[in-house]
Amino acid sequence: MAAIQNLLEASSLFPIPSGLSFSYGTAGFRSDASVLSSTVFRSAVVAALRSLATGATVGLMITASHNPVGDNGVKIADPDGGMMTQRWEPFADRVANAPDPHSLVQLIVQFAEEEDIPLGGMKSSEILLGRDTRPSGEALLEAAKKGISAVAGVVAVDMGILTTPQLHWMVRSRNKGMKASEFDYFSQIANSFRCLIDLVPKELLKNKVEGKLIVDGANGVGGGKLEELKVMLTGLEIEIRNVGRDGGVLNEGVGADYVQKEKVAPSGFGSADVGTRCASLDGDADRLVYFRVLSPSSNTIDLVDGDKILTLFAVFIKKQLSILNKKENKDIASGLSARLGIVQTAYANGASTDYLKQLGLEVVFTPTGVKYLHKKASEYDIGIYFEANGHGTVLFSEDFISRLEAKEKELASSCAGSEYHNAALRLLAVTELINQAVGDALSGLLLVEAVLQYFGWSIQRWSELYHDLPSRQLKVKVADRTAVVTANAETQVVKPLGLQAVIDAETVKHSRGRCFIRPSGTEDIIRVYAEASTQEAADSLAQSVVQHVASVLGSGNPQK
Ligand SMILES: CC(=O)N[C@H]1[C@@H](OP(=O)(O)O)O[C@H](CO)[C@@H](O)[C@@H]1O
Ligand SMILES: [Mg+2]
Repeated sequence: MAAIQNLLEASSLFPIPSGLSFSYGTAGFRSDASVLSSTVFRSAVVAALRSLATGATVGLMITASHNPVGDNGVKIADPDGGMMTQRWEPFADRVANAPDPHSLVQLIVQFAEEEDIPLGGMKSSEILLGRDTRPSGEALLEAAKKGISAVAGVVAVDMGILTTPQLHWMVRSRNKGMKASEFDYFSQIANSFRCLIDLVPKELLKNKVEGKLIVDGANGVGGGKLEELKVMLTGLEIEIRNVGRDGGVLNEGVGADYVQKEKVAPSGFGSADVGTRCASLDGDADRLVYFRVLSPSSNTIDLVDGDKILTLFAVFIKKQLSILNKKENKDIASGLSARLGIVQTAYANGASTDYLKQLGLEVVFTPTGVKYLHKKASEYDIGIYFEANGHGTVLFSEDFISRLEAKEKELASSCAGSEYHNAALRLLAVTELINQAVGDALSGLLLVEAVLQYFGWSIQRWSELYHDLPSRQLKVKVADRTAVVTANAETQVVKPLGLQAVIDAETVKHSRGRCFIRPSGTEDIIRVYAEASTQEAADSLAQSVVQHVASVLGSGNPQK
């Protein structure tokens, strides 16, 4: 059959490097860019099969996010704009590791039969391709195009250099039959931002948030995209640094991952910025953290991380819901019920969880990895999820959006311009602004800015919502990280037996102590996280658990 012959011939142009094995982890395949062309070619074949299987547009993004510039990676976006279904991950692994074209094609034919995927070109579909600014991206994109054209009936649409969330947004929009170009993306978020700014209560305008925002673009794709978006924005002054020109290297001493892990200002920020509201994007602009430089003589910062962004969004949304549901609201027959859920991982600072619970919010935990958080958040009318490292978004159920739209119409006719009507309009604007497919640093940044203006809060006021408990995160190299098995959203060690009891015994020695370990999904290490009422106690708790882990699982030196 011609389709099989095509696949065989095309895949023989991309032999797999010997001695390496690839795994579709939390963030797709990632590796040194020089060994990735077969993986990208084959991932494109998987994406093509996925689009034939679903009869919908699928996305393929070439990026290695916050990893060094010499790395690259590839991940697939499902028709709803989220990550590729976990059910297909083992197949993607087998495809990436098939030793030769014949076994690859055999694997594909068998899978296509099992999943009832038509291979002969009877059906047609499209894949949207995107890549970040990595120099290796161009050649890898060509490999992806070859992979797509090797599958009959599927066409590649090259969307150019994009942030990861832009590509996910486009896939989602395309499948909903909505406009899906980059201009549409920028227009939608710029318009909904303007709408939120126009709805800032007049009496609060006197508290106008002072000064500009300075953004660190990680020398990646996000800085340039923000420059394009900036010209469409009103009501916000932004200065963008580390846009990748002037010799800056992607993710080197810059970016959200660096700022959050090292808790220092990125390169290009210094004494002149003390006190100013600053934000940092990661290399593909799906993570966002804020910070404030504390002193002219050092690069220490007050870090405003994903937990605090989540908290800010939660406080704002809760406020709008409570306005809509005010008892004395005579203008409407009934309020607007909403199940609001907050989703965190065990890495969320305990002070954030306490604060959110004190507000009466429902907080649930999932394992690390946005695919878990996203899924959980989608079970609510409004689900807000964030990893401490700054990846997260706010999801609205279709049912809630249609009830909200109906409520807005009702209020527009009974009491247009009232606080109730404005609260409904604000929530509607948030559903348009915040990316419904994945965490998105650009749309997240605009929502943070709109909410700060709404409350009239400086970054310092925001940061003081609660005080983070001191924490310490360490890594331990062990012989086999899969020896650690966890339960309860990774907070309890089930295997090796007895290790949890040792961790508990260490933890109770410290006031407000909390500690857990888990195998990393992206590195060959065990991560140890500890929290306590003082930095010394958090450090000492983490250190002692590292020692126990090393002695139980084989030696290794703690690494920061
Ligand atoms: C502690 C930490 O930050 N872990 C990160 C990291 O996963 P690990 O499984 O911990 O290596 O990379 C993931 C993908 O980017 C991200 O989702 C996650 O939050
Ligand atoms: Mg990223």
